[in-house]
Amino acid sequence: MTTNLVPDHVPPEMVRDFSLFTSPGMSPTPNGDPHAAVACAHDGPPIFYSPYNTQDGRGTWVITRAADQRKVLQDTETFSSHRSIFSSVLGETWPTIPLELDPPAHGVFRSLLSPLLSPKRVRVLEPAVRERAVTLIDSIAASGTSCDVMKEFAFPFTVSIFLRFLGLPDHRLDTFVGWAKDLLHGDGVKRPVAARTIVTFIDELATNRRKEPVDDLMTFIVQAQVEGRRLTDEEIRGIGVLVFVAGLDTVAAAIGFDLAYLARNLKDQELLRSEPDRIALAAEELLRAYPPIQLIRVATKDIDFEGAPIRKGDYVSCATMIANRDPAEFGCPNTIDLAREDNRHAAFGYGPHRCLGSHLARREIIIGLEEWLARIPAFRIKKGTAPITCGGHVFGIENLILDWS
Ligand code: HEM
Repeated sequence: MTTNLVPDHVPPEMVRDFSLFTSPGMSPTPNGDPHAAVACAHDGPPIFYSPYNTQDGRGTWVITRAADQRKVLQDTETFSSHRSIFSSVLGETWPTIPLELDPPAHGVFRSLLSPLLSPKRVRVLEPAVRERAVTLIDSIAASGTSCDVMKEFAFPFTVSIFLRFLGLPDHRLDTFVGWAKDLLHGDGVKRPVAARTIVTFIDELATNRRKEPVDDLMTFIVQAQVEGRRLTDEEIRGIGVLVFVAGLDTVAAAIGFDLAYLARNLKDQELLRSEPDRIALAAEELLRAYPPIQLIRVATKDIDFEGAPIRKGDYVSCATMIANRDPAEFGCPNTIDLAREDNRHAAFGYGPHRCLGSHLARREIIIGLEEWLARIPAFRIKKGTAPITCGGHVFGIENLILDWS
């Protein structure tokens, strides 16, 4: 059991030795399966208290049932999103936008941004997404019969789509991949340095676009108006940073876990290769099985929630990886069935903050799988190597060396 202090109002019988950061299988683990490991949350009570369950080492209530999570995520008056996860790395408190705003401000910014990520807009972006996937995979196929998917495909792919979205050329790709890696996986020294570099970059880009507008996201943001006024520098930064962080690790992790699954399940791999029409449905099941994010809310008032005495200021965790293994929601939740229908999974969250990038994310994942399966013959995990997985705030896969010799 961790030694973190449990608040006095938490009944000792509601405390469980469970953490997305420190439970078995959560630290970097060769051939790990952190999603299967956290499914054990369903062996106990539906709500419990974990004394250590955030990046900065705080305790949270853990809501295990999908239906209860939906109640929390819908009730933004009682459960706030204001947390400053990114800026706190820099010792600051500005929110990423719209993620860390509550209504009514949240709705104002969400309405501003949602047309940029609408299905229609994603259809316009799609040829560029596919071209990027094809270029990367063709180059991998031409250079041998093995590669590290995370390094050579998943990260460059997602970062280059972010660049395209911001209207930046691909020649800065390696620099951005480096920043992203340091930010997401760096130590206590590298993370703040990367965070500061990204903030400075976003601030400078905003200044440039104000001076010389072009047809891209940042120009749109600096010219936009909310409630009859221009956005402040802090709001522009909050949006720019979120778009960078939101679509990066999440899509890369999804592609990594999906290809790792297919490398270990050759029948499913062959089925999707020979019948690519199945990929869209399969991608939903893989999003259910391998969702990357834990959502955290902060209680704004005391409330007794389904038997849990939640007090003002308590953190409440709605982990999508736990909701997606809820036996009350999914038949045989620990079985991966690529033909599963009616898949109401929680990977993109729920309620007012439901992922704005879900259309883009889905298309990136599906296009990534389609082009990979069309260009790379039967692949497995390379002998003598082991993908390293990790739990935490965003579940991830550090390396995935595939072989098709
Ligand atoms: C597989 C990939 C992805 C997953 C699993 C994912 C998941 C999520 C989840 C669970 C939330 C809700 C967070 C909360 O309620 O606290 C969210 C919010 C958000 N996501 Fe994604 N996301 C993905 C990719 C993307 C991409 C590619 C973008 C866009 C470039 C994006 C943009 C956003 C934005 C802007 C929000 C904030 C929405 C709001 O607060 O109203 N996401 N995402």
